[in-house]
Amino acid sequence: MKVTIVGAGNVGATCADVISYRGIASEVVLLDIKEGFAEGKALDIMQCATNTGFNTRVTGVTNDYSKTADSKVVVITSGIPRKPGMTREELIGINAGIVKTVVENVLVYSPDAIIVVVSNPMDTMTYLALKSTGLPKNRIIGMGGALDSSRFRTYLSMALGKPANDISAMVIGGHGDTTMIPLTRLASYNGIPVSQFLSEDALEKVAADTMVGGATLTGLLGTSAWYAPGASVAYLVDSILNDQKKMIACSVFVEGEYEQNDICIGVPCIIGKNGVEEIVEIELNDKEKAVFAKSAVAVRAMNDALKSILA
Ligand SMILES: NC(=O)c1ccc[n+]([C@@H]2O[C@H](COP(=O)([O-])OP(=O)(O)OC[C@H]3O[C@@H](n4cnc5c(N)ncnc54)[C@H](O)[C@@H]3O)[C@@H](O)[C@H]2O)c1
Ligand SMILES: O=C(O)C[C@H](O)C(=O)O
Repeated sequence: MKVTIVGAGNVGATCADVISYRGIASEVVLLDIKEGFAEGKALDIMQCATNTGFNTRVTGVTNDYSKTADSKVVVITSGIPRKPGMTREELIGINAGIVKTVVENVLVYSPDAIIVVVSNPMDTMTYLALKSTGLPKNRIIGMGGALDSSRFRTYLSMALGKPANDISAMVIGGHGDTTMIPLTRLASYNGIPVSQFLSEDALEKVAADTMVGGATLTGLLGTSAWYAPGASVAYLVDSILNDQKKMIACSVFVEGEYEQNDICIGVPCIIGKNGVEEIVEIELNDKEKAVFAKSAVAVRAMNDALKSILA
């Protein structure tokens, strides 16, 4: 099955790399506006095939959407990343125009595609993609929660001194430094609540580190992260293409779920061949409900900035 990734930069190319070496798709097309850039990234990835043993065909194109025709999934990573000291929200001015144009172009050649939005501010860009195209809500998925949850599990594993794959934990809410919600109460080490092993202070530190996980990496790298983001997108694409029905926190359009309406925000979703197949409503306690409501207010406020673009 064919996957297109728009934006062959750090995240897009990493995602193509993971999708190919894990054999998730039979074909990956990378598209970028920078002349020759996607072609170069695709060729470099293809030259790994004999060493890592994959058979996925990876090609690159410069802004030629006809080559993306009939993609089952299209991932949008085009746009600028933040620099140290910036918030994701500050990217809206440039990225909104890019995302809107890209989604329109993609749908000309792949009218049935499931769209995975990565560009930041991701919840706002997901809402923009949904509202500007009128696509059914199951086909527009924002990737953020998969990444934030993997960071949460990593920080928990470091605090516990145990492998991350033995830890189950999820982050919901907005994909922002102050809007994401690590669900500490529900996190477990092989089914045992992590609160049995870690103090309240230690758990608070893990949650705080998770929330600024992207900012920490941006400070260290000078631009935002790409290995875990690319791998998180590939994980999501795998669940769609191979109909795995994994539960993944994704930014999706809510209509009453978690007492919210008319925003895209991170909630646990069952992801399969139809995209978002179900939103899972977990029972939050009063404190978690209040934090979710606050996160939703911030996410909704960002959507207001789109009004002129959507008009
Ligand atoms: N949702 C998440 O969890 C998450 C994680 C990491 C990064 N991001 C976001 O993803 C985006 C990309 O990050 P990156 O590190 O890969 O940046 P990058 O600068 O390395 O790559 C972006 C690429 O997009 C291309 N591009 C720009 N406009 C385009 C257009 N109109 N059509 C096609 N391609 C175009 C650029 O030429 C560039 O190659 C940023 O907005 C970043 O904030 C989101
Ligand atoms: O932090 C960023 O700006 C990029 C991305 O959203 C991330 O969480 O890594």
